[in-house]
Amino acid sequence: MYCPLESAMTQPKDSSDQQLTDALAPLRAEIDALDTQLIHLLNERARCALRVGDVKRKFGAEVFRPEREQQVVQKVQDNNPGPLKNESLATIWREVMSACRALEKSIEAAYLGPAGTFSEQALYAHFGHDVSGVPCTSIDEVFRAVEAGTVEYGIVPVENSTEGAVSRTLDLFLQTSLKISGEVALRVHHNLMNRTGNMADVKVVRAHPQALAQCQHWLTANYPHLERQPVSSNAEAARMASMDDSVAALAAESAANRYGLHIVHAHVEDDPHNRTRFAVIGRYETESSGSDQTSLVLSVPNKAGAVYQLLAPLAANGVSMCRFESRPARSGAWEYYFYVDVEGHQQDAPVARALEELRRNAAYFKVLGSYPTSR
Ligand SMILES: C=C(O[C@@H]1C=C(C(=O)O)C=C[C@H]1O)C(=O)O
Repeated sequence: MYCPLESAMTQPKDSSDQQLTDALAPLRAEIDALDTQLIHLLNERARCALRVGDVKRKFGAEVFRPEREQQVVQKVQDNNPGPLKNESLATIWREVMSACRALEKSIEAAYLGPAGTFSEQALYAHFGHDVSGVPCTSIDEVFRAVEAGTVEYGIVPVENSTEGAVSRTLDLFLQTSLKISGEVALRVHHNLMNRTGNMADVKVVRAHPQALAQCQHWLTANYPHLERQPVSSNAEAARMASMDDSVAALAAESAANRYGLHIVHAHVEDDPHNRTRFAVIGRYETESSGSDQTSLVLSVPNKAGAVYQLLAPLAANGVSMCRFESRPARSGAWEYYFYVDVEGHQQDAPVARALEELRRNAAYFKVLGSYPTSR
C-alpha cells in the first residue's frame, strides 16, 4: 500500500515534491476550467441583472428587493445537492447578488460604528460587501441619517438573546416614519483584547453596556478587580485600548484585527448561543417573500383584561406571535407600548384581517414593517 508519510520520509524531498505536483496538476487544471465557466456564468448573470435594472428604471421600481434576494437564496439552498453547506451557499449568493446589484445602483447604509462593530457585520450579512457603510456614533444618528435621506438604509440592533431588547431602538421605532425592510440575526462572540496581550497592566475593561452585561459572569469569575466602563460601542472600546495599556476591550475579532490588538481570551460571552437581531430600516416597504414576519407597536388602555382582548384577533385568525416585548409609555400611569412580531406578511389575508381587528381595539397601533424572517 502507498503510504505518503513513509514515502515522504524515504524519498529525497525533490522527488516527493514532484509527485505531489504531478498528482495535483490534473485536479488544478479541472478547477481552472471550472473557474473559467463560473466567470462566464457569473458575468452572464450580471448582464441579466443589468437588464432587470433597465426594466425597473423604466417602471420607476426599486432596484434592491430584499424579498427577491431571500427567494433566490432559498431556491439555491433547495437545489443544493452538496457537499457545500447551505450556509456557505447563502454567503456566496449574497455576495453574488451584491455585486450584480452594485452594477445597477450603489447603496449607502448607516450603522452603529465605528468600523469593526457587530452592526457593521450585520450590514455586510444583509447587503453583501458591495455597499458603502456609513458609521454613526449612536443609534439616534443612524435613524437621523436615514430620515434625512443622507443614506437610504440603516442597520440598528433590536434584541439580544441574553440581554433582551435594545431599548433605545424600540423607543426610536415609535417616533420614526421609517419601515423595517429586513432583519439579520448574528451569532455574537465577545473577546477580551488589549494592546500587549498581557493583562498585568490592565485596570479597566471597556465595552458597550450590552457587551459588558453579556460577559458579566465571566468577568466576575476571571477579572473581578477590573473596573467595567461602558462606552458607545465595542469597536470604540477597542480603539481606546489600542492607545492605552491600562485598558482592555470586549469586542469582535474584527475589531482586534482593525486596531492591532491581541485577543487574550476568546469567546467570553456567558451564553455560548448569544445572538443579536438587527433591523434594516428605510423607506422601502418589502413585499412578500413567502417566509416573512411583521413587526407592530400597540398600546391599550390600562384596564383589566385589555392585553388579553387586544391579542385575541391573532389567535382568532390563526396568526402566530413570535415576539412580545413591552416598554413603559412614560405617561406616569403604568401604561405600556407592546412590540409584537407575528408570523406572515401584512398582505397575507389572515394577517391583514388580524391587523385590522387589532387596529380597531388598540389605543395606539403602528405597523413597523413586514420583511423576510432571518434564519
Ligand atoms: C436582479 C434583481 O435585482 C436585485 C438583484 C438581485 C440578484 O442579483 O439576484 C435580486 C434582487 C434585487 O435586489 C431582481 O430583482 O431580480
